[in-house]
Amino acid sequence: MAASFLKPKPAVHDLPLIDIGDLRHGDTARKRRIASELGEAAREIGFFRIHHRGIDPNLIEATYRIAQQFFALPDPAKQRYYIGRSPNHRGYVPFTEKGDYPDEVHRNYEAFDLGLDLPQDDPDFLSGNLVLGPNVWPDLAGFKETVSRYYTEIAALGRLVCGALERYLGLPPGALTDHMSRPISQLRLLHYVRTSQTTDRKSVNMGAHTDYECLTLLHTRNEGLQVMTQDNRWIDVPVDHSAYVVNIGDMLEVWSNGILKSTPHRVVNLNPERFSMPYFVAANHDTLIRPFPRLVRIGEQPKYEPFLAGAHL
Ligand SMILES: O=C(O)CCC(=O)C(=O)O
Ligand SMILES: [Fe+2]
Repeated sequence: MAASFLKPKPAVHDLPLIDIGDLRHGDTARKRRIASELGEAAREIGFFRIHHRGIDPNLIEATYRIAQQFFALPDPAKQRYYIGRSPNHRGYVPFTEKGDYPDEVHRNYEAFDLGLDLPQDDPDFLSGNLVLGPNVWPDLAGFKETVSRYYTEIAALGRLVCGALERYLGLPPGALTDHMSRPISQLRLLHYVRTSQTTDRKSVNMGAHTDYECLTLLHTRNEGLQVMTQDNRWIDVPVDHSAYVVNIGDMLEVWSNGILKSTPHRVVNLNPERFSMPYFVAANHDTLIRPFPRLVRIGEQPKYEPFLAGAHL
């Protein structure tokens, strides 16, 4: 039996940084090479970084700025947009919201969640599919315009990376992305705080978890994100404003029959304030996520039970 300690240990500098610039316009050989780099990183670690050529850094900055303005509002103003009143998980998540993860010793973040912005009279929304439908928009000049623009850009980047992973997995074009026409993908604006009284350096601000969706494209301006290695060590993800941190989520692990790995991560924030913006690339609400038959070896059973993409909402 191969001893697990003989496996190479991913270290900080081992989180690959992949330039996906040619994924849109490069020739086929170049696109194939990038897809293979992304796929190998997704298979071995489940975490990698990409240079986000294509998204205007000013737009990223403007999105942080407007998020910061929102989080700086007095509590009663933010509570007007409380997510608990939204039928489709949109709006403000206060500091007091109960955390899902057991090791969240000092859960001290607030968030604003939004998704595909469909009108009130959208037929799916009207017929009771409450996950679809309109966003909650704060009454804050520039918020809707800026954040909508960012959502559109990041959603396109998500599709691009998914398309490359289709290629890596040897699936026909559209095998994943055709199930993302009205996805339940969410953008989360996150604001962590740490008071000077919090001296416990071990405090975990967002507990260990895997992401539920296909993949996550995260931009952050502050350190704090940690990834678990195969030998159960936490390593820090470096901060690089020109890069997105990408990780595979549970949906894609199942869809790929375990070839791509959904890896645990957590946030230990040591700064007075920390901002990040994960975008969770998901499938459509009604997509049945089950291992693609061509990714199951002949004579073997699929490694996962099927589930509906929208089931956990
Ligand atoms: O804030 C971060 O860096 C990570 C956030 C995260 O993992 C999540 O929201 O699922
Ligand atoms: Fe996460």
